[in-house]
Amino acid sequence: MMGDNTLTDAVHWRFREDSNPYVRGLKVALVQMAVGSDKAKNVASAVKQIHRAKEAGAQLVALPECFNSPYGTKFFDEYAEEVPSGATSRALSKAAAETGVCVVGGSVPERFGNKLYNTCTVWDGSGKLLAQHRKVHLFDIRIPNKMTFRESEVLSPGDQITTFDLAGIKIGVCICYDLRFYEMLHLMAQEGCALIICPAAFNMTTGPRHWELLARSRANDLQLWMALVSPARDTTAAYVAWGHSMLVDPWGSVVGQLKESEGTLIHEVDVKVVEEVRNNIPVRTQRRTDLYETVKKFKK
Ligand SMILES: O=C(O)CCC(=O)C(=O)O
Repeated sequence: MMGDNTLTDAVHWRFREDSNPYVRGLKVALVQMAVGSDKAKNVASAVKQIHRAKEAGAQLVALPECFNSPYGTKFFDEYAEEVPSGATSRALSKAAAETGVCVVGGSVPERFGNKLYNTCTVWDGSGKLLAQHRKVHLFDIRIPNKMTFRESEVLSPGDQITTFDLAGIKIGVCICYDLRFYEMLHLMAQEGCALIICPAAFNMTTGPRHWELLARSRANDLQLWMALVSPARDTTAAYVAWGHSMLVDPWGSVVGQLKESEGTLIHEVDVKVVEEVRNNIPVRTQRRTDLYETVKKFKK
């Protein structure tokens, strides 16, 4: 029974069985949808998938990064909307209220004053905005002859770390390149997150090299569930997404993974496994911060 457990790290880990209707788990749906240039069509497709996931029993539905717009700096201004008054926000709120599921709305280009952000909105089952994450680490890379991208040419970075509570389960949100920044996700784990959801769109250069590696590394290091949600691959698009949406458990094992085409991965996230792994391998209480925090202790 959950109440009588052997938590080693109760300060950081606050799973509350009394307030949790899911008891052990949460059925999540990761929607790997095709994204094209027609915004209304993209949003309608996302809404349809939310309803289908609900019919399949999902309690939380997550969409990919940039699901209402093609991914690319030249598109963001044209597709941007205000949150929560824009048409995409309103459609997600309505879908969440109609289905009663929590919707993690991938990301959309958000207009705020004269700035643009890459933003994930999270809606509870009554359609209320639960959280809003603006991508903190902008995707600026240059791999000669392979992949150059500079989000910072048009986007501004967010300055908040985002977590939300769903029926006693704390969930973190990061967007794509954010995943590479261990420190931010580490803070989410310290805050008590059992699951981190990452709407993302890796590409054909970094996808095969780092997608699974990063998902499994974060899950293993932080001992929590990692859910990565990509758009489906479209080889005719200016930016070709890797796909392979996946769910990784706190052991670092991939428990479900899509290929590159459209599909939805539905799987139970058993929060008890977080506690089990943290009790079995208690690295969280064994860290030698006394040593790490003093650079002077390096041997010459
Ligand atoms: O980190 C990567 O390799 C891909 C990141 C990305 O595509 C993004 O941040 O949108």
